Amino acid sequence: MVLCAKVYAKEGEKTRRLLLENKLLNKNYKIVKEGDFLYIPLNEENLKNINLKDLIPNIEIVEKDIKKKEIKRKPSFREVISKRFRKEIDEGLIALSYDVIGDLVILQISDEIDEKTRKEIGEIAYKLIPCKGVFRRKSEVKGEFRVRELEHLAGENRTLTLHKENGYRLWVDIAKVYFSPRLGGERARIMKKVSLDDVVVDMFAGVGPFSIACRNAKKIYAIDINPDAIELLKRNIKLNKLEHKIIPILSDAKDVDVMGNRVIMNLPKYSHKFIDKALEIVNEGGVIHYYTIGSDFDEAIKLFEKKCDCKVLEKRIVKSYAPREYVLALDFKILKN
Ligand SMILES: C[S@@+](CC[C@H](N)C(=O)[O-])C[C@H]1O[C@@H](n2cnc3c(N)ncnc32)[C@H](O)[C@@H]1O
Repeated sequence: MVLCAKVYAKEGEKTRRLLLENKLLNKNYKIVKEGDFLYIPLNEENLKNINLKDLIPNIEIVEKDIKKKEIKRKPSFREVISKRFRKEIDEGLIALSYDVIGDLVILQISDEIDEKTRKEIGEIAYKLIPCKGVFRRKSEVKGEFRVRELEHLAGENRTLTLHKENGYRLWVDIAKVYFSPRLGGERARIMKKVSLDDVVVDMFAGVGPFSIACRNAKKIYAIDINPDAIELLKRNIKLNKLEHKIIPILSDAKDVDVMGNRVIMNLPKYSHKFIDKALEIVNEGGVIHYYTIGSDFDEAIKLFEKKCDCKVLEKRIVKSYAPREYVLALDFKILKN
C-alpha cells in the first residue's frame, strides 16, 4: 500500500507540481485515475518533515494499492562495449573512456580493429552518448600544431563544434586544432588564481581556453603558431565578449615581445625548449604555469633551478599520458630571472 494524495482530477496537475516542488512526490509509483479522482503517490520519508495540510489545506491522504513503475534504464556505452568487446578491451585495443567535445564524441579504437567493427562501435556510441557525431583517434597528437588525425565513425561528419566549460564557450575544430576537455579542471584551477591586475601571457593558446579562463585579468596576450587556432581564438574572444582584454597573436612564441606576471606554458611535450623565453617574458615576482610530461616532478624542478631563482608554489598530476608517464603541472614563482 502506498500513501497517496486523493484529489479531484481537475486539481491534479496543480497538486502534482506543488508536491514535486516540495519533494513530496513519490516518482517510483504511477499516478492513478479512478472516476473523478487522481491518486498521487507521496514520498513518506519527506512527509515527516512537513505538514501537508499547511501546503494544501483540503488535501485528503489515503492508502492505495499501486504498482511500482517499471523504470527501463538505457544501458551506457561503457556497459554495452564492456560486454561485447571484453577481450579487445583487455588487450588494450578498445578503450572505455572517450572525450566529448561540444556535440562530438572521440573514441579510442586501435587500427587493429577492422573497419566494420569500428563503425559498429561508433554507431553504439552515437545511440548511447548524447551527441551529433562520433569519431575515433586515428593518431596521437603530432607535429608543431599538436593535432591528431581522426576517422569519422557515425552521425554527422562535421568537425566544428561549440564546447562549454567553466562558464565560457569555445568554438573548436577537432580536425584543425588541439583541444582537450580533460584540461577543464586545470583551467578552473588557474582561473581561481587570476587577479584583476594580472597581465597574462598564454604562450601556446590554441583556441584560447586558458586565455578565456583568465578573463578576470587586466590583459591577456594569447599566442599560437597555428593560423586555424588563431582564427577560432578570435571567434572565441568575440563570443565571450573579451575583445577589450585578449590580444590574439599569430606567431612563434619565441618571437613575441610581450611581458606579463603570469605565463602559461601549455605545450607539455616541448615546453622545456621554451623556458628561456618564458623567463624573458615573466616579470620578477611573477608566476610561470609550466606543463610537462614525466614520471615525477624532479626533472622539471631541476631544469628551472638551473636557470633562475624560483620557488615551487604548487605541483600536480593533470592526467596520464602513457604507462607511468603523466602530464604534470608545476607553478613556479620566479624570484629572480
Ligand atoms: C597542447 S596545445 C594547447 C592549446 C591550448 N592551450 C589548449 O589548452 O587547448 C599547444 C599549442 O601550442 C601551439 N604551438 C606549438 N608550437 C608553438 C610555438 N613555437 N609558438 C606558439 N605556439 C605554438 C600549437 O599550435 C598548439 O595550439
